[in-house]
Amino acid sequence: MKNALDVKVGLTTLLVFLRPYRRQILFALIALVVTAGTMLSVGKGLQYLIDDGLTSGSQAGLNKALLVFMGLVFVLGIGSFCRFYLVSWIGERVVADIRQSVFAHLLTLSPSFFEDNSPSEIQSRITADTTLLQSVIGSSLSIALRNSLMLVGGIAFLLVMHFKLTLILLACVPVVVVPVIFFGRRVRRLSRNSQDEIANVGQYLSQALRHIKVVQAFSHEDHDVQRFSHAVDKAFSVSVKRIQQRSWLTLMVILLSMSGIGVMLWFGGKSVISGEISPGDLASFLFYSVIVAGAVGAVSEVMGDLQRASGAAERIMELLSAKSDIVGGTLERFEPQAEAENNIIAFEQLSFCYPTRPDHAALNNLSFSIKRGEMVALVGPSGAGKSTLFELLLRFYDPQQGQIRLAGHPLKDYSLKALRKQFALVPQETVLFDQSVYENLGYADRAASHESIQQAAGQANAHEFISRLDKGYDTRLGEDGVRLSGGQRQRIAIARAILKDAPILLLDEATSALDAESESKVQAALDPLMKGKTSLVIAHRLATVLNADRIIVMDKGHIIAQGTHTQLLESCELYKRLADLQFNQSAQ
Ligand SMILES: Nc1ncnc2c1ncn2[C@@H]1O[C@H](COP(=O)(O)OP(=O)(O)OP(=O)(O)O)[C@@H](O)[C@H]1O
Repeated sequence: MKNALDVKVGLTTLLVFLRPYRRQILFALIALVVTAGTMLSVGKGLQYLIDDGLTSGSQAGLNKALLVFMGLVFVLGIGSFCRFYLVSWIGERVVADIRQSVFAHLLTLSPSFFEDNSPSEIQSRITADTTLLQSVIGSSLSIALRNSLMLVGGIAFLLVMHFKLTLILLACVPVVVVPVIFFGRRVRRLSRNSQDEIANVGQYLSQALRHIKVVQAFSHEDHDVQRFSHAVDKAFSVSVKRIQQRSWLTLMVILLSMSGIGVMLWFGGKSVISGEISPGDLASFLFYSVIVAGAVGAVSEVMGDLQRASGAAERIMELLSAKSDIVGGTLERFEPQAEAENNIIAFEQLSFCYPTRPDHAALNNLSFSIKRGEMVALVGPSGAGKSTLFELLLRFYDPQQGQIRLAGHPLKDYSLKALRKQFALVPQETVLFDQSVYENLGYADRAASHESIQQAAGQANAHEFISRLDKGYDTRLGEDGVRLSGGQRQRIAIARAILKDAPILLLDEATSALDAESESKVQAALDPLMKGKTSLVIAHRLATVLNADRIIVMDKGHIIAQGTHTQLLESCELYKRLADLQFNQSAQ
């Protein structure tokens, strides 16, 4: 029952994607029917060739028979060409469409979706499942249809030709086909296993090579070589099993099919000798028998594929129908309400737990507001909930209680694009893409010219080191930006934020990876940038936020104090402790 349901769901998904290509599908079906029909006529042509050409001894008959035969072959060739081209085209096109829509849809889902569903699993789903669908739409489906047609047509021809022989044949078919299917399935299962093993080997290899420095620093080479050999040997032994089954399969196919043909020849030969049928009849009978047996084999082989593909389609459907729990509103413009002129951001009795940790409050009944143009620093021990505030501002998550207002409107009223346009974020971990520096900086503003990108880099004190790279701004930064130091990466992130030119800056430990000299330069660049803008700065190092308009001290999701540095030294024990630790340490 479940299978029937799965197949239905899977096929419905496929139909949605197939619908735009109705015309191509129609032509493919025509080509399919024509080729199946022609293939079936070839048997009749064969009978004609033997009886009218060969056994009757007539040269003219032979010529005519050959002409008919060649005509059929020609139609078969052209039909097969069209069928193959169209069916494969549809397979590739539909899978390309599926990949595009799944990717586009995934990018709209909230981060919490990816906490419940691991990105690497989703990635393998998209690649493996779509590849499976491609092979099914682009071949298995057409094999199933063509062979079903040939099966029905072949049996019909056989029954008309010789009822008794057909019954013998139909009794023989399972004897030949069942063992072949049995071994065929085993071979397929084992080749899947062996692919998995090879994937494991590949994963192992790429991990070791990616982290070569760690491997060598810990002198781990011998151990890794041993583990790799183990993985390779495992892949080998799975392959050997597959080869064994494949060899058995070949033996079975030859033994059983040839014996089957032998039995048919014996019965058929008896009928020819008794004059019951002509030699041409026997030849075409054999031809149809082979077609029927082949069709049974082909259909049963691809049935497994179809079922697997339906599972794959269902999983893709699941991804496509996943709903984001973060839905944007309709407000497209950032319009400060008159009464909210001064409070650009207001956190109102905010309580929040991350979806993966529903029992742990990252923020607890927290309220404060920020004035336009104000620089507010957030300080507090690790895990206090500082970065969480940024995540809520950007609506990666929604609070369970309370709300945040931006220029007087609840965040939920803004469209997600309009909302996120108001913030320029410098995250704790700078994410770089394996693209040029231009592309990495331009991430903040796709329309930015090279000049404005360079200008932003200059302001972030990054121009100098970028110019010294092999190809300057055209240098690719490598996967994860491995070619840059921590401080350099951070300056790229700051340049990005400068380029975005949003009214509110969110700096999460923006200068933490910089040496004292770079830090003062970046700070010098940040200061004029922050002028006239509202900024919310998370800092572990208090020295960087001494000039903030207000410092908010957080601990365990609460605000425990706020004020200026001097006020807090007086009023807040935790702040005083943090300050003592840092300033005394730096004084030493
Ligand atoms: N994605 C997440 N899923 C579950 N829990 C999280 C997640 N991110 C953070 N937390 C938890 O929420 C709490 C607040 O974390 P947050 O990152 O906001 O702290 P923080 O004050 O910014 O700390 P740090 O200064 O170390 O960055 C911590 O207890 C943390 O373990």
